[in-house]
Amino acid sequence: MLVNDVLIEVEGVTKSFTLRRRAGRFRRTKVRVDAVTGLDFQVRRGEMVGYIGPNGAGKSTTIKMLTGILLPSSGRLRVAGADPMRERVRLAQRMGVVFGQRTTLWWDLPLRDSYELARRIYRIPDADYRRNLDRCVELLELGDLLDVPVRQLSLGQRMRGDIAAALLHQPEVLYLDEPTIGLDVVSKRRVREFLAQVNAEQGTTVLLTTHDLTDIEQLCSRVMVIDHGRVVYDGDLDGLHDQGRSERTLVVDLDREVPPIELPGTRVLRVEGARQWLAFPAAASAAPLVADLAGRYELRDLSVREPEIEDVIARMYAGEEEGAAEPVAG
Ligand SMILES: Nc1ncnc2c1ncn2[C@@H]1O[C@H](COP(=O)(O)OP(=O)(O)OP(=O)(O)O)[C@@H](O)[C@H]1O
Repeated sequence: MLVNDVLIEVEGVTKSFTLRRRAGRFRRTKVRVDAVTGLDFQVRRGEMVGYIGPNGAGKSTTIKMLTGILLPSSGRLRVAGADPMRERVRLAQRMGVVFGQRTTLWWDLPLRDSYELARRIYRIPDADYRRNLDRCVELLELGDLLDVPVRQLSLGQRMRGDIAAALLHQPEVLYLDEPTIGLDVVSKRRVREFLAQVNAEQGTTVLLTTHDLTDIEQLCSRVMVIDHGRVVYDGDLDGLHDQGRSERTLVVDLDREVPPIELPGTRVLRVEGARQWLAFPAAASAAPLVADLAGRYELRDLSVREPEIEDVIARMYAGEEEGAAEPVAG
């Protein structure tokens, strides 16, 4: 790997918060929360990396440190060779951030005004601004929304508006914290397709935190799992599924009730009237199973559900413990 190929470097980073808790009527005690306990990773230019973990694992804290909002307690962070806290203004030009739970748009103003403000803050040259805005408007279907006050937008529309706002200055790196949270299926698809296109065409590096494994499956060739403030897995999604022996679920709606379906490579989890839930190894392809089912039954509907991130991680640990208990050969 070329040295200058690395865009994000995180070495031995920790972050603790001190909270004051009531202890009795008048007394307060200090409690230390270790949000990040020793993070080490690198992200290369142009990579699209999923950053997942259970609630409270330290994902948002990592993004806040990478964007210069929070100072690490110890360790070393570099983005494009710069310290995010010390060189915050310079780095702001090179990065975009979307916090799915919060908007950076002006609530009472039309979307267009927030973009105009971004143009001035980032001093985006006119031609670049027009080109980038046109592109976002087209791909994110924002045309009819530009003159609507942000407070009147649906969650999906607002999120698309936020993503566009983060990209108008054409950042090299984009941090996305739960960009598909609460969105309907259509909005999720639109957001994912757009992000994939931005990454492919402009080589934008993306660090994506999400609770939705479909985001990872469709966008990221690499996934890092963080738990209790440290990276516990770094590899591809199939590897994670393998390690966790996780399962996806086929939800099958038939035209009538039938006995539990016997299909090699699957096991029936539940039967409810004409609907059946079949688990199969997450790393396996659903296509042959669907073809087999379609050949044998009259299907009304069919969908594939990804496992919950929490389950995958729990199984990953269970797998490790089993592995550790196995006798060592030789
Ligand atoms: N400002 C803060 N003050 C005190 N504790 C904090 C603060 N921010 C985060 N924490 C704590 O640090 C830990 C990690 O939080 P963080 O928000 O980074 O997790 P997360 O992985 O993003 O979780 P979630 O998926 O729920 O958003 C949690 O225990 C959280 O309560």
